[in-house]
Amino acid sequence: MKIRPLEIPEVLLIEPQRFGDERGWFSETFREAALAEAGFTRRFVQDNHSFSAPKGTLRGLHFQVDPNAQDKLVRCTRGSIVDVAVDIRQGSPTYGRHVKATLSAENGHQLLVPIGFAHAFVTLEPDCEVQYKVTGYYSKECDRGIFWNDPDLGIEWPFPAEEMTLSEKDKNAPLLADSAPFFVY
Ligand SMILES: Cc1cn([C@H]2C[C@H](O)[C@@H](COP(=O)(O)OP(=O)(O)O[C@H]3O[C@@H](C)C(=O)[C@@H](O)[C@H]3O)O2)c(=O)[nH]c1=O
Repeated sequence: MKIRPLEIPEVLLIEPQRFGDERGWFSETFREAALAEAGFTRRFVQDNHSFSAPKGTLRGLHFQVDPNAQDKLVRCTRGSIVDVAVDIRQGSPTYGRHVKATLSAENGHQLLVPIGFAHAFVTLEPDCEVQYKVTGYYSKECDRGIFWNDPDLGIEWPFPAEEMTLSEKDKNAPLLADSAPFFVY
């Protein structure tokens, strides 16, 4: 399992090893000790699984605030996605910046999106499944969003807005600049 920090070093890209043979392959998809060695020691308490039918489904930008803030360990188990993590920690040297990774059933890569980051993904093909572990329980009261196409964030999405499918909640999310600070660095 290869784990490396991305341009915003708190976000980790995990590349699990696959052992192939004539049957197919085997892979460890979560190894606590490997993450601990990379500096991540919080405990995952919930596993999530979503299915998105249309290509260009965008879910995000989402996060939960305390007391139910969440780290997320994200992977795509069917199809492929672009996964995005935005630093929203007030005072962080990388505040407002983001990193991206292509996660697919084929490459098996995972993204560790830590507390203090907003998370979104867009599906690159029809019928994508995304599975992720989180370190805090879901809480409707703690659930927050930032507008996916906030111009201050400058995220380049793979499709134009009219080709994306979003929830009503996500279409109407506030801009980062209009939101009170959620996390302090
Ligand atoms: C996220 C979540 C939702 N739900 C419920 C609430 C709602 O009725 C339904 C759909 O919720 P949402 O529209 O918020 O689902 P979705 O837009 O897929 O939300 C997810 O997006 C990605 C990008 C993330 O990072 C996740 O943390 C989560 O926010 O599922 C739970 O019961 N538990 C959960 O953990």
